[in-house]
Amino acid sequence: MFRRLIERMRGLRQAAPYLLRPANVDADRAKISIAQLDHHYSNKVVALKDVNLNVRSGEFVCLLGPSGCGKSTLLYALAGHVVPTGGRVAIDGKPIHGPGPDRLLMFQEAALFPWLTVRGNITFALAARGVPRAERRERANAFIQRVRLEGFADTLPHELSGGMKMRASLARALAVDPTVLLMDEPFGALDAQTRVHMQEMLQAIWLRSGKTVVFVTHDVQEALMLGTRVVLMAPRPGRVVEDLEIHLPMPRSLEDPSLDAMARDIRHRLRAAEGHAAETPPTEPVQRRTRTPSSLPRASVVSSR
Ligand SMILES: Nc1ncnc2c1ncn2[C@@H]1O[C@H](COP(=O)(O)OP(=O)(O)OP(=O)(O)O)[C@@H](O)[C@H]1O
Repeated sequence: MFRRLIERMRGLRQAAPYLLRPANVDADRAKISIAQLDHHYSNKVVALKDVNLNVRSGEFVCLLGPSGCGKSTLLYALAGHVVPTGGRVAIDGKPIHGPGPDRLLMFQEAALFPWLTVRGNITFALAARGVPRAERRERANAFIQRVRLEGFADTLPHELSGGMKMRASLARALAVDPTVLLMDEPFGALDAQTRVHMQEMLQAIWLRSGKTVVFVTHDVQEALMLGTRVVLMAPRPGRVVEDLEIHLPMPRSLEDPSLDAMARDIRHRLRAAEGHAAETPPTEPVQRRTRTPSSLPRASVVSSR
């Protein structure tokens, strides 16, 4: 009896159902609306099947799932770099027909121009977006400060650490001011400690900026640390299996025990979606891996002009 009570309490902690609730966003009010999206690659792989997803303005949505479940394909369809074989993707009600200045895609590689300083990389991107020369330097400085790279504005990329390069890349992305930021495992190549710093910084910046962010990750903790929502995906065919709102106050901390409980719950749901539902929720961490998108330009910030 006593043992059963303990097991039940443990189960409740693991499920943390009150912190994860199904999302329900009306397409009419969505910043991003994705309806009945399908994508088949030429090799007949069904990367996406009947994906429906609505994202409100200012949300931070994490796409989470195992390798091959179509996370990147979905992100690239939003960026306009993949033309889906079926369905609709719209931003502010307007269908996407290709890349546009309202969206910006970031990858795992910082992809700074090596011959330009941190500030030079940012002012170059601003010039490409048509920002008047007189404004560029000031705007670059403001974002350099926001990512705490003061003192490195005149430094070349090869003199920066991996985390600093990513901060410079983030400053460049924010400086051009897209309304939607699309991030494909941007911190996947960083060491664990730098990764946590980057997550904390991104969260602080996002809380101030109110940008709409769609963020791809394999890492359950990362999704729960950053997201207002987590969209669980499964492969073969790539599809959305659950769309959950995360009801945890921000700023969040990885030390928060509720985050651990939610992570166990999410891993269990992902396994169940793949048809490997275990008796007890799994506890092993999701493996990281280095990503190099081969089918896309090797740039961290792809200007969508
Ligand atoms: N250019 C391509 N041509 C053919 N098949 C592709 C192409 N890009 C992706 N695929 C296939 O489509 C499926 C979805 O790939 P996608 O990269 O979107 O998944 P993912 O969830 O982002 O995976 P990962 O986390 O490993 O990057 C996979 O089976 C993949 O092999």
